[in-house]
Amino acid sequence: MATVGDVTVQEDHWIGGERVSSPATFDDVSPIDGQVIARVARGGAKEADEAVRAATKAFPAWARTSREERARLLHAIADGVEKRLDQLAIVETTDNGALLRSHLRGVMPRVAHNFRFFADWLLGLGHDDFETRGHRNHVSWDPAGVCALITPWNAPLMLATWKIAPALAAGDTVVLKPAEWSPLTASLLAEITAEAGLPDGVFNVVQGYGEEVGAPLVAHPDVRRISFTGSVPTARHIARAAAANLTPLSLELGGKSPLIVFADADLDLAVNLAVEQYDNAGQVCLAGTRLLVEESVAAEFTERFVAKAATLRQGDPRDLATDIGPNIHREHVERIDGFVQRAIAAGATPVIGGGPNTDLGGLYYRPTLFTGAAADSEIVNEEVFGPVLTLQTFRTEEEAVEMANSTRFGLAATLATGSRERADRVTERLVAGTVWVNCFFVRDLQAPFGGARQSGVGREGGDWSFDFYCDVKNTVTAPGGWNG
Ligand SMILES: NC(=O)C1=CN([C@@H]2O[C@H](COP(=O)(O)OP(=O)(O)OC[C@H]3O[C@@H](n4cnc5c(N)ncnc54)[C@H](O)[C@@H]3O)[C@@H](O)[C@H]2O)C=CC1
Ligand SMILES: O=C(O)/C=C/C=C(\O)C(=O)O
Repeated sequence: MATVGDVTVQEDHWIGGERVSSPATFDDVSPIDGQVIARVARGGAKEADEAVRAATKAFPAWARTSREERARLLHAIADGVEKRLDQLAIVETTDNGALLRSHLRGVMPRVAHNFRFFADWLLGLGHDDFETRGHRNHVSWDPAGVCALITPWNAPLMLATWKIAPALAAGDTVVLKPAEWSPLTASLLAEITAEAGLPDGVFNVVQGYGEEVGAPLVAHPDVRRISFTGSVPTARHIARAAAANLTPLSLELGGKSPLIVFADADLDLAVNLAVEQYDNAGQVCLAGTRLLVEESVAAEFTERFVAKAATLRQGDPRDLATDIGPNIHREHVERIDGFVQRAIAAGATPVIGGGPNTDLGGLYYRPTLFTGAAADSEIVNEEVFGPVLTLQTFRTEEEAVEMANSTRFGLAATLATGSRERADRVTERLVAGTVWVNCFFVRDLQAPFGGARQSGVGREGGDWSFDFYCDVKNTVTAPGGWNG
């Protein structure tokens, strides 16, 4: 048992409604000060199998539970999240270093909303009925079975509940494997589900390293769905495991999204949108990390951007006045710095930043903006997942679209323009799962969320989630032939 702030967090797995330990543990380190905050059970194939068995056992009864009862339980979980919002917020901040301010005001309320949204969506889920030559077609959404959910560290509970809530609403049972760098709120959620009255085995959590417990989980033959958010290399491992059993999978991966600023844009708005890309210390898959700015306004834009970025306060994420906290882990900071130093060596210029903020300790990376990076350079094409942006210029709309679509990713794109016609023309040609015009990060769970190209496979949100987590069935009934 660990104590984080004044919150008690269980470090064991949660399997079949019970705490289960493992012979080994791993150290969970806070990025705020490098202190070990928990010694977490380190699962492997045995724990993955136990959790899938527990979820398999719980499935038939949960699948038969009425929609109304499932929705009621999801709302009860949301109530529990809201009741423990402060605890969840401080534990998440201590564990992954993201801002307490954001967790209190935005992220944890969204966690509760995720459960409420999918509970209500379930109740509104139609039964599609239509006729074919007098025969009745009836489309229904049947629960699929056990879902293996593998989640990342950048928004641990928020991203996990995008998967957990629709899976439970659909009548599936769940085994969650949270990221080893930030596992603690998953453990708190397990308690909340039990307090809400969720039957044993419907929701399970196994902890540990991806290769040790995640890999056997996704390879398990009794898993009926795999949903993963994380990196492209891990997605390849998971897709290979899924292929062996032909398990349907949903992949939400990284991005290298463009933020395109046309000369006709409101430049103050464009600068604000650009500086927002440093949110969560740049650890957001949707971040528009490539600033593509029309040449005629590039100097003015850069000047205003630098002035605005200078106002950002970097420091302890528990301080509500902080704008940028630490990055998740020493290894990750080294990875970010590797990208930055290679970019400098390749001839790019850091207009701001360019290294760790040594005044604060090694895990705080200075917000960085590069100019002069070559179009085919690593820094322009690979996801850094840190507070590192590049600025490139373009002369024509055609060139802007070509640059925007030039990477192997296609998660999101943001446009700043004063012309509605231009917005329509450009949007139509962008390869991206989400396009924001003169705004950023406006999100609605009923909208499809996901990426094109190597940014993902499938979509989450609204009906897309139910289509994924259900076996959609069509029943065709002849008009006659009844006895009596
Ligand atoms: N939301 C996003 O799009 C995210 C993107 N990333 C990208 O990935 C990079 C590296 O971050 P990592 O933490 O290493 O991401 P990762 O993809 O390795 O980890 C994500 C999850 O996958 C699990 N995992 C790892 N190997 C596995 C395997 N063989 N089978 C099953 N599960 C496995 C991990 O334990 C974790 O829970 C980041 O720098 C960023 O570029 C990382 C996290 C989130
Ligand atoms: O908050 C959202 O709506 C989306 C968040 C997605 C990420 O932060 C991610 O996967 O990196």
